[in-house]
Amino acid sequence: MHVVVNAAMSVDGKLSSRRREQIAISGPDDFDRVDQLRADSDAVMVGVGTILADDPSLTVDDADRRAARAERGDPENPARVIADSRIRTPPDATVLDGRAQTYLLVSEAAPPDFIEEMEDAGAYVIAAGQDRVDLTTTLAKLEGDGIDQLMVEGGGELIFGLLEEALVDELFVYVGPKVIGGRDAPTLADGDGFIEDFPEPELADVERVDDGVVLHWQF
Ligand SMILES: NC(=O)C1=CN([C@@H]2O[C@H](COP(=O)(O)OP(=O)(O)OC[C@H]3O[C@@H](n4cnc5c(N)ncnc54)[C@H](O)[C@@H]3O)[C@@H](O)[C@H]2O)C=CC1
Ligand SMILES: Nc1nc(O)c(N)c(N[C@@H]2O[C@H](COP(=O)(O)O)[C@@H](O)[C@H]2O)n1
Repeated sequence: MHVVVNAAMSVDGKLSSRRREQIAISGPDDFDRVDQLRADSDAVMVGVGTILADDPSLTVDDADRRAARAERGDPENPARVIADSRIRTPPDATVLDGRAQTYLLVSEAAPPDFIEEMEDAGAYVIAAGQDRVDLTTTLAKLEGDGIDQLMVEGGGELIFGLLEEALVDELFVYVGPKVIGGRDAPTLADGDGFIEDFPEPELADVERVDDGVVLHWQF
């Protein structure tokens, strides 16, 4: 599986404010670039923190891109993948609206009634890991289901979890013209943080987009 992380951050490295509400950091050209990345992916993944904060659709906006996917025999939209260790996905989340297949990755501590509720809401549930989703195992299961190209949109907890397990192949970061600040505002990689063996990606490209810049890193 090839894993591509994409996120937009402020000048000071924040994905959102301390209120964890969705903030438009990208401009129109960057949102279009993100839409193309989605269209090129078999699945788009976020953590449940992003579901609760943003209630995203994770679908492809552009009708021509959806048509091109259908023409090559793919579903119009990539599948959606939610990592949810502590069982917080609301059954009325937009990702459960039936517009694309939705996988819910949970830990083995997920109660059977929650799994049943999510399956009734249309999700395909994969459980691995004691108290926290085992990302290596669950991504391998997704690959077994035909997901070769996985795009991850955030947030910072999930991105750190993937980096910790050395699962990231490429990282696109849009740095937009805003300063957000705040010690409790989410950053690109949160979690416990590294204290040694820091991942050191190579800079593959830098492109000016809207009033900011896209950094392309390879691991
Ligand atoms: N600017 C941008 O490009 C984006 C911004 N955001 C922002 O990020 C914030 C949400 O981010 P976070 O609170 O960090 O939540 P998150 O979206 O990273 O989700 C964290 C959750 O993922 C689940 N998870 C399961 N297994 C995990 C593992 N092994 N490692 C890590 N997490 C695992 C856990 O239940 C954990 O609580 C919101 O404010 C949202 O607006 C989110 C996506 C993109
Ligand atoms: N690329 C990007 N730029 C920003 O400025 C953002 N705020 C985000 N946020 C993420 O975009 C997704 C929105 O999804 P839908 O358009 O509702 O499908 C979601 O993952 C946000 O957290 N991204």
